[in-house]
Amino acid sequence: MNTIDIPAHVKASVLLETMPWLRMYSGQRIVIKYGGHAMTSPALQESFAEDIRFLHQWGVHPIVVHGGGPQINAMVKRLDLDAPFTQGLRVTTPEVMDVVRMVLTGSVQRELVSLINRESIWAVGISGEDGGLLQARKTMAEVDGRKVDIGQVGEISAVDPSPIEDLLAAGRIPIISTVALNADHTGGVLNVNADTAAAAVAAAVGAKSLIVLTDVDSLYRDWPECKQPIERIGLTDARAMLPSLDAGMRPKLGACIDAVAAGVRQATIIDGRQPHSMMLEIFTNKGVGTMVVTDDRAQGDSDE
Ligand SMILES: Nc1ncnc2c1ncn2[C@@H]1O[C@H](COP(=O)(O)OP(=O)(O)O)[C@@H](O)[C@H]1O
Ligand SMILES: CC(=O)N[C@@H](CCC(=O)OP(=O)(O)O)C(=O)O
Repeated sequence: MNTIDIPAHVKASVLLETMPWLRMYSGQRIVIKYGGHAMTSPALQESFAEDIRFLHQWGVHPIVVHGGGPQINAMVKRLDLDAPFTQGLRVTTPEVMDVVRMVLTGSVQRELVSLINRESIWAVGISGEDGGLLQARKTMAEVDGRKVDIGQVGEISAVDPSPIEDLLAAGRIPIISTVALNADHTGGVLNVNADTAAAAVAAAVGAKSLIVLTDVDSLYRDWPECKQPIERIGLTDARAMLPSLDAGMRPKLGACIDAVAAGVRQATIIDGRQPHSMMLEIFTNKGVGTMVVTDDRAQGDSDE
């Protein structure tokens, strides 16, 4: 870790600023969605792992739900397969499903676990398939008002949080890959959007907060001009914005809305390209990114 030569009183005030936040989050669950585009460099991955260890060390319970879209794309290309997106969802043939499973659970999850465990042994990887954690029903995409079959793609229908509870009770950090069991009990698996899965997990474990790391510094009201970043947005306003968003951001804001509507106190979209953006969001008064909250908290409230 870099130590920068800053005056002692500044260091002390930074440490003191973390106190109310540590009090607020100590003993609480925070679900962190780590998107494929936020895993762009080894240095960023290292700072992500440091933040996760820090949270755990201070008695917060981080639960990581990871994506891996770009990593799946790279493997699909290497294998000379075709897996385009329709309405933000990957068209998933049985062959592509094998690749999704191999990349998410066999590669991205393994790397995250080993990175976090480099200085500790707290992280344990599980797949949505394990212990019935994520169950999904096959879904269709809607194009021009028509339902289109996009293969083995699912929408979360149930979350059984007990595998996560077991790990938390044992002092572990769960690292979850978003491959889901098909709820039709045929033993098959479905590919689910990782943002949506993270929201369902956050709701099921009673998380205090959902943090979604991505590759943009904020949600913008005027995308792609980017002159109007949104710091905080209430559910009604967020729902009204949803249909106008591009495919990448739509599931993210949708996930934040679902999580907050299900009782998660706040859901924040932050820039995973900034080192330690997670720490800044959780432990500083200003925070970073775009926070989705219930309407009554949209103007800010006294405990933050
Ligand atoms: N209103 C908006 N504000 C910010 N970003 C937006 C907006 N609409 C669409 N986007 C796009 O959504 C992208 C994030 O989604 P995505 O690429 O799927 O990320 P990830 O891989 O992290 O899940 C941003 O990089 C940006 O290009
Ligand atoms: C159905 C569907 O589209 N699933 C995604 C799952 C991974 C994901 O969501 O990864 P990011 O968070 O990095 O985008 C996919 O196959 O790419």
